[in-house]
Amino acid sequence: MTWTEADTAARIAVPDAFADKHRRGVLGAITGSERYPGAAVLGVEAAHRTGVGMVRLIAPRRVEDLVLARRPEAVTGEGRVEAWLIGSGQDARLRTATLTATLEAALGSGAPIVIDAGALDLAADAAGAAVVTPHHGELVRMLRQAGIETDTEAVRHSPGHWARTAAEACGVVVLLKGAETIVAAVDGTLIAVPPATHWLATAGSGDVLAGILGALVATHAGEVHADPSRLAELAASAAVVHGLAAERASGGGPIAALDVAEALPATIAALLER
Ligand SMILES: NC(=O)C1=CN([C@@H]2O[C@H](COP(=O)(O)OP(=O)(O)OC[C@H]3O[C@@H](n4cnc5c(N)ncnc54)[C@H](OP(=O)(O)O)[C@@H]3O)[C@@H](O)[C@H]2O)[C@@H](O)CC1
Ligand SMILES: Nc1ncnc2c1ncn2[C@@H]1O[C@H](COP(=O)(O)OP(=O)(O)O)[C@@H](O)[C@H]1O
Repeated sequence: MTWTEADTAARIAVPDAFADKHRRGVLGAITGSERYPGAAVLGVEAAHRTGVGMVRLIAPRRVEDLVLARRPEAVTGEGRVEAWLIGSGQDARLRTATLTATLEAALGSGAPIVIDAGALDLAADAAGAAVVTPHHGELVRMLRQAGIETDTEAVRHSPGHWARTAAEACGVVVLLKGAETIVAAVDGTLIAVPPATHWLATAGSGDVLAGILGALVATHAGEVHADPSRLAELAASAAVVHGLAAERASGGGPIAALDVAEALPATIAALLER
């Protein structure tokens, strides 16, 4: 099955007269680190521009400061959230005990969770519906952790096979990034995403994708609780929105990741107008 723009437009939660920032969905983001603060900036920016009630950031002070300088709309510290985004801009090898405890609390909360980059090794601890967003190298690491040997060359050759293998082995939705992006549901169903511009192969564009997906999950958290299989559809929708925003930002030329995030509102408006 190939996910379409019409499928994607149907997964955008449009606020109505009864909407308020809490009812629309609050995304908790545990992202960024002293080493990679920019990833948190990119993800929080993308989540706001995809449309979400609020983003709560839990991060080191330097990360908070940089995120707030770009997006004063973000709130910091603990509080109620409907969904989580964790791991972007983190390195599992440098993880402190405090960060591990914070991540484990989010994973154990039962709220739907998007697991990226430096938290992928914790995916098995998710108590609720979970979607992981590895690139090829990260997928190889996840599979290895599950006792399955492969390499990036094999993943590049058969992304669908290896995404499905990881989804079934780890019990999570897998959004496998790369020149070809593919989503594998927990039951092994594959959803193909139309190819995006290759200008997306630039640092931080995956952090933007994670923020888009975080916003879509936070604004559909009730539906995901009722039917966890919806998570794969939201993952495919996030990848379509990401690809369309990249196309709009690029216009055939180079893009930086933040350009993709900035193109999100017009991209979503165009999708909804269809
Ligand atoms: N501005 C910021 O703050 C930014 C922060 N960022 C943050 O940086 C952290 C580290 O993330 P990372 O992806 O750079 O490094 P890592 O996970 O160690 O993997 C790298 C190794 O994997 C392999 N590899 C295979 N396929 C691959 C593929 N398709 N794409 C990429 N790699 C592929 C390849 O090895 P090779 O196969 O070539 O031997 C490569 O050497 C993470 O937290 C992220 O969020 C970034 O988002 C950038 C902007
Ligand atoms: N050649 C390519 N063509 C199109 N999209 C690509 C290509 N290479 C990477 N991408 C996309 O760019 C993003 C890169 O994400 P990721 O590898 O996590 O980078 P980063 O960690 O720097 O954010 C993903 O959405 C991926 O699908």
